[in-house]
Amino acid sequence: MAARPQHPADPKYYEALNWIKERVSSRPKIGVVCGSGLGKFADTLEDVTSFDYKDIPHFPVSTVEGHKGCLVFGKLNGKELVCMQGRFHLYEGYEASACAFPIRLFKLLGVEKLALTNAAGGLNQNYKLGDFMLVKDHLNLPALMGLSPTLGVNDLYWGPRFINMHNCYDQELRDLAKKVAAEIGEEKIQEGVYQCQVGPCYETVAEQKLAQAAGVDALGMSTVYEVVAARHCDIKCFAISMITNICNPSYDVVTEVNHEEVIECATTRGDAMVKLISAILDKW
Ligand SMILES: O=P(O)(O)O[C@H]1O[C@H](CO)[C@@H](O)[C@H]1O
Ligand code: HPA
Repeated sequence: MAARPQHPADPKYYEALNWIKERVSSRPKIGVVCGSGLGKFADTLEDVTSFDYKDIPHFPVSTVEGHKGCLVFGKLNGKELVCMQGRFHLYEGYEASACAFPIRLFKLLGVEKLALTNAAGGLNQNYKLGDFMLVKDHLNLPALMGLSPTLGVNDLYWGPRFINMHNCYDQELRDLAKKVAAEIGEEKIQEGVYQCQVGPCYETVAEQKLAQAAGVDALGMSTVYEVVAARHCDIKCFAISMITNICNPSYDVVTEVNHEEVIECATTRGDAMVKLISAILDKW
């Protein structure tokens, strides 16, 4: 196999990296991505330096409600973190590589472990509103349709051409999260499979039935691009979905799903999410 290059081929990455390095001395080993309505975690950090996405060279900008659009460097009980207060989705018009841009920047900054959160619809009919689902695996529909951050010429700086996705949501980090949830008395913990579709349509009944047949527990429009990019460059991943609405894979009852409801649930359970993720990251 060819030797690994010393730098990424695309200069965009170090232009963004150098801009950040000139402004903050922190070099965190932990990265966090906050999903829809779940950005409150970043507000609880100490010794914060925060940048608007729009000011960082080549960084995409957030266009969705509930995604503030700030890159926050801070400390949790003295531990340095870098946190995305808002993420990017294909339905905003971004390519998968743009959705994954910040993750590769995290790698350049020295991030070794990544915690991701998202808002998701509970397809598993045993799930309740406000449950937390530890993601154990994903069904990446965009990738199956040819949309991935790793398409095109492979840059060996990041990783190999072909990417192993077994255990992409790290088993040890999941086991630790279960232990921590029990310790803090958080009982609404599930573990399941997350499906990403491009969106922005919520799923039809037929699409929900297809996902159920495939063993999917929760539905969303994000996270997998970040995880693919992270695994490509050997960052360990851990993800929690908040079940912000319950899917209804039936024609008998007409269900209304909307983003306001998603944000409302994420906000209502926001403190519980902050408590859980803080307790978990404290142990990393
Ligand atoms: O996955 P996050 O970014 O949390 O947001 C979820 O909520 C939005 C739909 O309500 C979609 O963007 C979906 O992906
Ligand atoms: N489907 C897809 N994405 C979502 C949902 C959903 O029901 N809820 C929050 N994001």
